[in-house]
Amino acid sequence: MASIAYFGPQGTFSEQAALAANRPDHTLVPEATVPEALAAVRHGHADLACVPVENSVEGAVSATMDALAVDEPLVAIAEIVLPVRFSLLAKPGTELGDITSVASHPHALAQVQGWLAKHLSHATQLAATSTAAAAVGVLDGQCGAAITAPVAADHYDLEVLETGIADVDDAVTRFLLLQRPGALPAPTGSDRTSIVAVAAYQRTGVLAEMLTELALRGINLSRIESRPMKGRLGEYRFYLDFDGHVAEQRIADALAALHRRCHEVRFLGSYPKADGTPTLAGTDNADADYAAAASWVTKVQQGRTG
Ligand SMILES: O=C(O)C(=O)Cc1ccccc1
Repeated sequence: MASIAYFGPQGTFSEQAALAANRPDHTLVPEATVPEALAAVRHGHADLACVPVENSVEGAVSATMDALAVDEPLVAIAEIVLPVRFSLLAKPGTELGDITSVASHPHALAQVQGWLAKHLSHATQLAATSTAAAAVGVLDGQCGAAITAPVAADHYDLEVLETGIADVDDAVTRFLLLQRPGALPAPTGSDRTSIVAVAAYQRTGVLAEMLTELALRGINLSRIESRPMKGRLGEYRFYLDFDGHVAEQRIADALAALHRRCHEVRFLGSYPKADGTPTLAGTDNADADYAAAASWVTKVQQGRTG
């Protein structure tokens, strides 16, 4: 049976996202880390991977960003945006005052700092590989409490001491469903394209050049991130998300231009946007405009300009 490797163990937000991806024909397989979930797909042990990519409070999930830029390419076929609500879990019978350490994924800890300062200021904060791994840590006696997705309480023999403890009530996390390169999802009119680009080192204005290639074609940039290349300082990868599908001419054209200008461009997929908002394409950038312009150039080249 086809499978989805998710950032586990059971009870993570990533598992919730994999369930929300609504692929009942796929079994869900937990992996301990984001790189391991991606490796399962790269090595053919799973068909899809579901991993977090960004959070509206804490920003990029760097483990995912870094792992997508190296090794065998993977492409996103869907994005899932989930509201993130946090619960505090501990062994049955624990009182808030008994807790001397609290563990979670760093993104979760960062989003409950206000609540912790008010209610558990004396507790040591410990980073766990995932929210559900922190719950396992409580069962194993490594920490007194865990901050998890509410659903983790269904998987582990722990008690919910508090719930709804996030500092920002309507925070959301965006997840990607990734596969090995293959057939792309069909364009829907509400699509996003993701790439990673590496520009020439210390070339003046190179980022402005890259963004201009998008702007001139009426392409709406929805996200830009940079991550260090890990070697010399000042060398970065740029992650760009923009409206549109590579099957559309203005997107294909922009990708070709970026490929000319950059050392390396990695395509991370064209997939439907979770919010379903129609692609903004500006004026004069529809496929029909490109086709009309290309046929005029062909005529010019053939000496048929009249
Ligand atoms: O640890 C998890 O449950 C994850 O899936 C990563 C994560 C952590 C915090 C907020 C959203 C996703």
